[in-house]
Amino acid sequence: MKTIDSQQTTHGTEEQSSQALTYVSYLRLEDLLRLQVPKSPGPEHDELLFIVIHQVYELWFKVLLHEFDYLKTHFQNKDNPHIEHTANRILKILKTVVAQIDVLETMTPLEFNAFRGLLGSSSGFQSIQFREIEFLLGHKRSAILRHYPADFPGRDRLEQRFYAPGLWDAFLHYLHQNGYPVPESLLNRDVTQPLEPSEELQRILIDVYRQNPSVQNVCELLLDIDEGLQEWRYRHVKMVERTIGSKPGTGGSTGARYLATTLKPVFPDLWAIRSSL
Ligand code: HEM
Ligand SMILES: N[C@@H](CC(=O)c1ccccc1NC=O)C(=O)O
Repeated sequence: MKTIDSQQTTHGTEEQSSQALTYVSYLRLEDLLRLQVPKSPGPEHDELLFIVIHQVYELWFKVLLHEFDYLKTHFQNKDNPHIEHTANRILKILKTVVAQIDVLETMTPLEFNAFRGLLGSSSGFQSIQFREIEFLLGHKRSAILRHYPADFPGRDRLEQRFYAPGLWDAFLHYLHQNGYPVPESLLNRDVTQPLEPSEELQRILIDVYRQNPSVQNVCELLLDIDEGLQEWRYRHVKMVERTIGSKPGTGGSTGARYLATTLKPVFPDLWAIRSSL
């Protein structure tokens, strides 16, 4: 079976052209710049920005998943320098994707309404890669899988993510490998279940923070990642409020009201210990 990575990335080895490699051919720019196809006749001025922003997001999501998978292997190898290096890169990307919201927020409600009706029932809710990131971070919900019919493009990747251990599972094994008495029930947990806070683990983490600066640093980077995702969710819901107010979403949800319920941390234990430090 192909790995997640090889499904997503086409390797160009089959293209042994006699032409010299150029900027345009290496980056496949002719393909890339053909992919922005507005629905609005005219077309409406802001639809190009709307399409490009989302395409850029999906490209960053692809890189994030690639880096998160790398981070998991660094945890398996107990490789602190590389854990820090990759986590820092992920954090810079998260900052970048949060900052991009500023650009889309220059679109006024009327500018969006000029083509919103043409979006039908399509919605960011359907982003497979965003759900993959959520699953990788332990935010597992089998109900999400049921939103996608069996033949939905990328559903197989999402399903693989659902059944695979996530970043937190890799971290628990890393703690165990570093000599911490992580309970068997956590090491062998059913990885298809959402992460639940654990008081036993919190006691271990408190010990880490008091005694082990290098593992503490790793925990702080995981907390930064959690905070980064929450920042994106917060900025997204504010963008939604200012653009469509309290209207229902195209994806069938209550819109901003639904999104406000998603502003939760992914690694609750790392937040819970703060009051005991
Ligand atoms: C004018 C800009 C935007 C508006 C008004 C908007 C609106 C919404 C709404 C109302 C939802 C709830 C689902 C629904 O019923 O449709 C949603 C979900 C979502 N949107 Fe957007 N969105 C915007 C831009 C973006 C951008 C730039 C992205 C980047 C990929 C994005 C990604 C998502 C994702 C991932 C969800 C699912 C969130 C979850 O279920 O936790 N949205 N959006
Ligand atoms: N859900 C948005 C529409 C929207 O923003 C959207 C539509 C298609 C593809 C991506 C989108 N971005 C985020 O949801 C709305 O209700 O207006």
